[in-house]
Amino acid sequence: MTTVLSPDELEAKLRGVGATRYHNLHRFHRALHDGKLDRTQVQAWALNRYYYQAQIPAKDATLLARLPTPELRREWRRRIEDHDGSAPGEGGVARWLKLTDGLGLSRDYVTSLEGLLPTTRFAVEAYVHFVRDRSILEAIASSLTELFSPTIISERVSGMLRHYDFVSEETLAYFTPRLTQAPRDSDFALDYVRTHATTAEQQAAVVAALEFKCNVLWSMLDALDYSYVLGYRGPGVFAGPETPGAFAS
Ligand SMILES: O=C(O)c1cc(C(=O)O)c2c(n1)C(=O)C(=O)c1cc(C(=O)O)[nH]c1-2
Repeated sequence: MTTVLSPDELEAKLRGVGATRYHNLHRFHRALHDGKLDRTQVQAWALNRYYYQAQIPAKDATLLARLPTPELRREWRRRIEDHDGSAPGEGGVARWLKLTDGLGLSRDYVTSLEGLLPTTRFAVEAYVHFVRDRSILEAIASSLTELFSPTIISERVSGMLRHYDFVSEETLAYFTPRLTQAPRDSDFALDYVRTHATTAEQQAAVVAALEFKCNVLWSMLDALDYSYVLGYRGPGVFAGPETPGAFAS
């Protein structure tokens, strides 16, 4: 017989998923933060991660359309504003492009998605489709990786500034607002999940949703590691200095 967990037990289980599966544990992130990567490898990370950032407001918009109350829609609308801003040049996606600018990549090349790894595209699309197709509870639970992101962001910013002379505080400015936005967003999502996942089936579904999302993030790093650290790069993807059109002149 499956037992129903208390809200605290459910939260502990969700935090356990983060402790064992979040992408801070991936060896590519450890290499990134410890200064073990070269400029091309850091560029490949920022270029591929751009697609994740760019699709986050699209996934939030698919959920927004299904939310039943003004309170929930207001909460989710704010996430879209955080990413898209309210004017050109504002918001998280624009700030991510400052990071790719700072690494010398051409904006046209980054936003064309031409050099993206196929796995990045599949993983990000899987996340958008999951949020579109699953229950509201599972969709909200899948955002709970953000419970664990402030720690990795702090490690990343201090590690990258210490180790890479081609990275500056200004180019990493994307991450500063995330340190307050992510806890605010994940507190709301956690409270929603604690309140609404009341049956054993719902609780199993929210844990599975968080595991799924950890797999999305993990597989993106697997692909970067395979292609740019182990060197098994497939055709057509970003190939460092010899990539036509990849660099700002
Ligand atoms: O830097 C990171 O490691 C990291 C992780 C995550 C995450 O855990 O999904 C997000 C972000 N950053 C982020 O910047 C962001 O805007 C974001 C939105 C979401 C989401 O699922 O809605 N996750 C994340």
